[in-house]
Amino acid sequence: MGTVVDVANKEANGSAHTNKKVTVIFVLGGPGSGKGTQCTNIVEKFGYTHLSAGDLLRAEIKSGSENGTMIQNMIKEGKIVPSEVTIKLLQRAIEENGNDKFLIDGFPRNEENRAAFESVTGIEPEFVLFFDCSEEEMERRLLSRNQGREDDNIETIRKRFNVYMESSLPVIEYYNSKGKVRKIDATKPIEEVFETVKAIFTPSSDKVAA
Ligand SMILES: Nc1ncnc2c1ncn2[C@@H]1O[C@H](COP(=O)(O)OP(=O)(O)O)[C@@H](O)[C@H]1O
Ligand SMILES: Nc1ccn([C@@H]2O[C@H](COP(=O)(O)OP(=O)(O)O)[C@@H](O)[C@H]2O)c(=O)n1
Ligand SMILES: [Mg+2]
Repeated sequence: MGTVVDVANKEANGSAHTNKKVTVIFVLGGPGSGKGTQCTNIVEKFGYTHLSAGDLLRAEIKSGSENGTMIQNMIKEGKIVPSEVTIKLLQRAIEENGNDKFLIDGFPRNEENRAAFESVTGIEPEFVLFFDCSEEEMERRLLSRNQGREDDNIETIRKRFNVYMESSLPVIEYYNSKGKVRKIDATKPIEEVFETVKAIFTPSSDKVAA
């Protein structure tokens, strides 16, 4: 499985391309639903490379990029950064990595993200992991995350929840209508959520009969 894509080769003449066959899984769910936490577990157990759109954007701010101030302002307001910026970061990360299977965490977050990624990269996700969690629980987790993030305050959290409901849920609905969503009850403790995740990643032929 996987999608064969023309990944632009960074050679000087810019014309060479490599056909890199990649498998991509989108990891979606509201802010604080546990996407990053479970991605770390999946990386360890199944050998994927974890690409968090939010982490890539935060690294771009730190690097002093010309887009840094714009990205910082949008994150502070809980808004979604134009897909052009985020896709460039994701594409670069995929190209630079020797691995051929990726968890893309927190992307696509709106219809623009989704459509642009598909047309620019030609990549279709294998499936979409959807961490379904109550807003009450997500709020509790974000307020005690303690990673020093500028957007983990109650005012920005409320804005992020609104953006999630209005812009991100429709993307999950879109993939659901294509039969690609694997929905997980993410309100449970970390270990229990990972049990469900593992069952999704383990081919049925490898599963031991109960
Ligand atoms: N199943 C869970 N139960 C309780 N706390 C969790 C769970 N999953 C993650 N957390 C905690 O909640 C916070 C948000 O998790 P994180 O993985 O960063 O979520 P996301 O990337 O979806 O925003 C972190 O502090 C994390 O340790
Ligand atoms: N595809 C994306 C992902 C994140 N972001 C921005 O980055 C912020 C943090 O995203 P994140 O995925 O790290 O947040 P969590 O869901 O992990 O809490 C979002 O609220 C957006 O402002 C974006 O603009 N576009
Ligand atoms: Mg995260």
